[in-house]
Amino acid sequence: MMRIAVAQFNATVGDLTGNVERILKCAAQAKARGAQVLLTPELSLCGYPPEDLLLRPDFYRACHQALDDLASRVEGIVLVVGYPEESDGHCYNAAMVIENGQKKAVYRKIRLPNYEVFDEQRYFEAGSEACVVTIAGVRCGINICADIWEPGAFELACTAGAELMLVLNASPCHLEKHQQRAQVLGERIEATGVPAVYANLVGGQDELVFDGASFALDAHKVCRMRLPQFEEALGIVDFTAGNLQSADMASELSIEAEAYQALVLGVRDYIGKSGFKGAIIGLSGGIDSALTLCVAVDALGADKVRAVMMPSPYTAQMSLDDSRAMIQKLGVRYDEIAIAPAMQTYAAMLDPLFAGLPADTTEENIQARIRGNILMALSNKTGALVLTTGNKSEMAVGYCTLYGDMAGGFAVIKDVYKTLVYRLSRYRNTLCGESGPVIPENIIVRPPSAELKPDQTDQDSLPPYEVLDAIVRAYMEEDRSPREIIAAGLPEADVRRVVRLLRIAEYKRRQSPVGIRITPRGFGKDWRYPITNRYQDEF
Ligand SMILES: Nc1ncnc2c1ncn2[C@@H]1O[C@H](COP(=O)(O)OP(=O)(O)OC[C@H]2O[C@@H]([n+]3cccc(C(=O)O)c3)[C@H](O)[C@@H]2O)[C@@H](O)[C@H]1O
Ligand SMILES: Nc1ncnc2c1ncn2[C@@H]1O[C@H](COP(=O)(O)OP(=O)(O)OP(=O)(O)O)[C@@H](O)[C@H]1O
Ligand SMILES: NC(=O)CC[C@H](N)C(=O)O
Repeated sequence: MMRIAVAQFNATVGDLTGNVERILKCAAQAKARGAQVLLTPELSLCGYPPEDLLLRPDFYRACHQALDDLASRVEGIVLVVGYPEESDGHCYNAAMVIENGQKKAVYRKIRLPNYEVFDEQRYFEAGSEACVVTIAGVRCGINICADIWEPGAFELACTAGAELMLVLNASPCHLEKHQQRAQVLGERIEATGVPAVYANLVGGQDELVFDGASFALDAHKVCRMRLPQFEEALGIVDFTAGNLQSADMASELSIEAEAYQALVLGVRDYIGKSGFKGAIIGLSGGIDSALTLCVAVDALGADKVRAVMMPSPYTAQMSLDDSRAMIQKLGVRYDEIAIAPAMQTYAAMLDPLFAGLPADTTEENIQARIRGNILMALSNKTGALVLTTGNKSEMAVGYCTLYGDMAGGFAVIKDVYKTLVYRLSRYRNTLCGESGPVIPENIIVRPPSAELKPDQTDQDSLPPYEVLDAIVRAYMEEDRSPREIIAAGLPEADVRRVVRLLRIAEYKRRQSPVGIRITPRGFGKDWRYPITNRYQDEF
């Protein structure tokens, strides 16, 4: 029998010393539980993705030093560790097998992903050889992440004699991605009859959230181990006579729980790993800032979060009441700062220049910019980061103000459609138990409004959110043309309007803060449209 420990841990990009200590801690725990081998995630030594750090020769030197340090300190267990390898000017995404302080074998990733959020061909050359290494009498093949997503590398190792595959991964989550991972790994197992253990990274890194959910599939594709999502864990799986066994079987999350926990971990790690003292949120009495506030409190604790309500003459009393009710439940610091004096001052200053011109979105945007200014001043003074509250539906159609409500450091729900914002708000309220819902029902049921002019609602200028979200998803995530979207049954006038707005808002999105990706395509690294663009869509 061979006992394998799976280290699903939260590496920080560039924190080589910290990551070495984290791996050594996992190795000590694994040894204590009788494991002969510890499998870590892809590039676990340096964190993933290191992006253009990988263009620096000194980064490779530091990684190699950290690897030597790790190798000299780990004992009594075989370690499989992911690291960036430089050899005679050639760079690889590699995994090293270390036994008794010695480098026993190296595997170089064969399939380098260059799609979605991945740019590995910018940095690495592809390996070409299988790596099969005998550990505790078992012939183990090594693969790294994208290797398993197509036929080739997995089968190569099996042909070279592997009877068990160890797979190192840095697979960021989008909703239900773990099912896709099990599907593709299942295809490799179907073709070879060789079982596999899959170790995934956990933690937030800029726009990406790695969800862990490491797992093992036996030779019949039956899941024998599943670790939880969004938390560190050390899994133990035994390999005996071709079979896998484990007591670690985490239950699966609902879509709402998965999305919510991804947001919480994304915020916690962005703020924590970047060293901010806390978070500041403009609380409007609307659902977007209400949900963002809940996420921030769950990520950081109420003592690290403050909410600021900045009423204008257009703010409904209900917005103030709902904001106050909410913060009483959450226990965060709360301040109210009326912005009417600043609005009047701006109006007086601009009056000579605007004389004779009608009021329009200019005045509305000034309100949003006054609020953005106040929040940024609080950030400067306190060292806390401003979290912005725009959702994916709004980011798609540019329904947000540059340097106004877009001012801030991290966009928590940037990849959450408005329809999902509602579901997540209801979901968060179900977690409240006897104390009753945190987000007042009124916030959930009232029609969304920017409250930038009298009696304004979002639906005055946009189609219903169900329709808007369906159009955006089809155009933006699925690359459907407007003609195809209309043929699928969505109203032509809405499709024309939404696609036009989506196209002209590119400049705005390019200036928006980075934010958490939870769908197969977010407005981040995997959306790179030209801003200056005369392409005519197919209608
Ligand atoms: N191609 C381009 N490249 C670079 N910059 C470009 C540009 N096109 C315009 N611009 C600049 O951008 C400006 C227009 O953008 P911006 O100033 O943001 O203003 P704009 O998009 O005109 O107005 C903001 C919109 O967002 C809505 N809003 C605001 C706040 C909150 C909410 C909400 O419910 O959450 C909704 C509001 O009702 C309005 O429809 C132009 O005046 C110009 O300076
Ligand atoms: N009165 C206000 N006090 C504090 N912040 C505000 C206020 N009004 C707007 N904001 C900030 O600007 C963001 C955009 O608000 P707005 O009401 O225009 O649109 P929204 O997308 O409907 O958001 P929400 O659902 O949170 O109201 C809010 O989420 C909030 O962070
Ligand atoms: N790091 C990788 O190679 C990731 C590739 C793969 N498609 C995934 O998302 O899991």
